[in-house]
Amino acid sequence: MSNLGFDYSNTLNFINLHEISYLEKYAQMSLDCLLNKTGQGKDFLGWVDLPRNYDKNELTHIKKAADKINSDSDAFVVIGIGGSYLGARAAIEMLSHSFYNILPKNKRTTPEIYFAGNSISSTYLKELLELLEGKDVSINVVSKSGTTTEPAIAFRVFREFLEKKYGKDGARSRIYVTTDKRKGALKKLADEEGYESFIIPDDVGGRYSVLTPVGLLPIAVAGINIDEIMKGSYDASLLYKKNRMDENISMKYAVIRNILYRKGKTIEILVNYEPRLHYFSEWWKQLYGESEGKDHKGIFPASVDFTTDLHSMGQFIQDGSRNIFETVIKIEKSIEDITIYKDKTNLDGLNFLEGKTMDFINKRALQGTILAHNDGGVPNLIISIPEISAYYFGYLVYFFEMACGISGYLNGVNPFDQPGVEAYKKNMFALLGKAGYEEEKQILEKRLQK
Ligand SMILES: O=P(O)(O)OC[C@H]1O[C@H](O)[C@H](O)[C@@H](O)[C@@H]1O
Repeated sequence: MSNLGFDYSNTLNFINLHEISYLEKYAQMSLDCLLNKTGQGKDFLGWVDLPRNYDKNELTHIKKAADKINSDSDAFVVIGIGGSYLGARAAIEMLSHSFYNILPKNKRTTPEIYFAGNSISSTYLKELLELLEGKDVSINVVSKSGTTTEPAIAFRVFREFLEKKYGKDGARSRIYVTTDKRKGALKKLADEEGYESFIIPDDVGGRYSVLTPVGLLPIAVAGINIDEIMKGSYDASLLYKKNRMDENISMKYAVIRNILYRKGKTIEILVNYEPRLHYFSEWWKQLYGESEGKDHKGIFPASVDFTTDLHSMGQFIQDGSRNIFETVIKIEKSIEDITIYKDKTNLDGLNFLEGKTMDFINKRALQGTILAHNDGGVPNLIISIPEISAYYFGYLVYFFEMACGISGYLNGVNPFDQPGVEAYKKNMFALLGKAGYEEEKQILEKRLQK
């Protein structure tokens, strides 16, 4: 199968070819640290070999659970936040019908899928519960640490909802837990209540966990072929362990974005031209943001959906502060297409598009935008996949994960920790009066009174 394309020609008016080759040996060292587990964060490199070494029994377990959920549920709620939800959502939105949840029954054989526990909005949760009235529901609570507040709150609410509806035993058969093998409040709860559980490997951090049960169970429930996803990631893993930059585009992508960063391009915008890629960008933002943004450095990862956002953010990208570069995900062939017909009156003036397909027009928009943004001082990278499929989802995931690890090492950070995330949690717990935070509470309350 043909694989990913990488076109960096629209960066060459900003960087020199020798800059790329100067960084090759540092990128090779970074790759080596990932493959041989010798760099910072080396205890969280389980994702590197995952496509080759994943637990086959766990995959069978996932498929079995997905079959059961399909047979007894109208709706499936995935409770998780950050890396415990974005990968699943990215895959489901990218690979399913755009209107999946509201398709009529004869067009969809799998349950409606909703996400909860990714905010602390009571309105969102209340309205979701309202929507689920009268439906048969199963839930999957996902948390590696098993202690994250947002999903823990949502799980408490959903447990009550299910237990009221089905009784304690009935609810038990509809609750699926994905968490750590040993530790965390969720693990304890799952063991005590006897919930069906899936394990997140110790050495795979949240944002690198989409190819574990974290992502794979919800994705399988949506009817997506998870073997194909693993196959795509497997093929990518063979390619992106290659040590030469001319054979390894994930290494090249990492190098070029680092060169651009060092020239003041501190914001990378991931661009798509298909609405179903919106959550893929959200997944990518967590991957890169949490991996690279530390020690007061890093590229800020942003995203836009084009052409939608050309009508809102386009002005800034074309003409605002010149600290941006774009990485465009191009889909060579769209899933569906529509041909523009000739209209006798031509009142809308669109007859010049007669006989052209919408995908063709979309591609022209892509090309025109890249050139315009380039003229405006925005370097552009293009990553292309032949089509949207489970295989290429797995492929892209691995491509970006590998590039992220290399890129983090190139910039001298540990791409596998996220110490900065704790600051808000500490403050929130203190303000809520959690035991052990008494002193912080006093300090913060005083600051709030000012
Ligand atoms: O899976 P969990 O332990 O609940 O974590 C969910 C998310 O929350 C955190 O605060 C981390 O910053 C993320 O990296 C993580 O993906």
